[in-house]
Amino acid sequence: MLRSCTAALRTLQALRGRREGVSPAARDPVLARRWFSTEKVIPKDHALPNPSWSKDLRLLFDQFMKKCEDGSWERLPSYKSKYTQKSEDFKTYFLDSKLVKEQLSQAQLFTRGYEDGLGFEYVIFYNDDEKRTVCLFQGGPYLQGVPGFLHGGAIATMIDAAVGMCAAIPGGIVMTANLNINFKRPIPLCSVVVINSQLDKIEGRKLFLSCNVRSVDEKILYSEATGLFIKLDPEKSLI
Ligand SMILES: CCCCCCCCCC(=O)SCCNC(=O)CCNC(=O)[C@H](O)C(C)(C)COP(=O)(O)OP(=O)(O)OC[C@H]1O[C@@H](n2cnc3c(N)ncnc32)[C@H](O)[C@@H]1OP(=O)(O)O
Repeated sequence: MLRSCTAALRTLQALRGRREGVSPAARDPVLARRWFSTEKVIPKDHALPNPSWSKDLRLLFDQFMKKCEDGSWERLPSYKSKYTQKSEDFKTYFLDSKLVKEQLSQAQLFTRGYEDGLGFEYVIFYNDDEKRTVCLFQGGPYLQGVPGFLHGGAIATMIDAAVGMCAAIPGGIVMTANLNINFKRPIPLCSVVVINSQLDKIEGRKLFLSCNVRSVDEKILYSEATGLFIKLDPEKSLI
């Protein structure tokens, strides 16, 4: 509490300095160190348990972490915003540099935009031999559609992200060209579901994938989907 108050006060002072025409960093040595430091800030990996995770989600997470021990499965880390080589390549090839500077500094991953437990809580595991992913997903109260159940758009978002990762690992920089979802049963809010994605075939730049969303005990099939992802062509601009 004290730390967050101190941080808020520091930001306020820095902003006041900006209004008075003095650089905030010049007025605040702590800010200056943070802004100009060459030290790497370690971004938070959100694909790890936090107190909002239910018992079901933790149990499944532990089971998959066990499967990772022999190297057949891999947990994929997940960040709100992170400059990876892939995102650098994306900007270099496909975006106008002015747009990058002005608009992307605030950008963050849509599925990581909520406080812990309120939105998308998930972790994705990847099996390279089988070219498939398993996403463990707990949809929080801010994702409500029909009362008590997840919004279809939230389900589609999570399917897109899970299937997208299954395509992006072998495919590189890909975008969703087509996503076809059958919603078969409503998903209760705050429950845990398992999203299984499979790479079925690659034809040139096209990656074809399929997906199903099931309950933890596998008895309920909530949704089925197919997706077409296209590996982007560096010769073509997106805008
Ligand atoms: C960091 C990793 C993160 C991974 C997670 C990401 C998850 C989230 C992913 C997304 O949500 S992406 C956002 C939603 N998608 C978009 O906004 C994409 C909008 N569409 C486009 O920008 C272009 O249509 C696209 C880049 C997908 C393809 O344009 P291209 O000019 O590169 O491809 P082109 O039109 O030449 O088509 C290439 C092939 O794909 C086929 N194709 C393209 N779109 C298709 C389509 N919609 N349906 C069927 N086939 C399609 C096309 O016929 C052709 O087939 P052939 O090679 O056999 O001739």
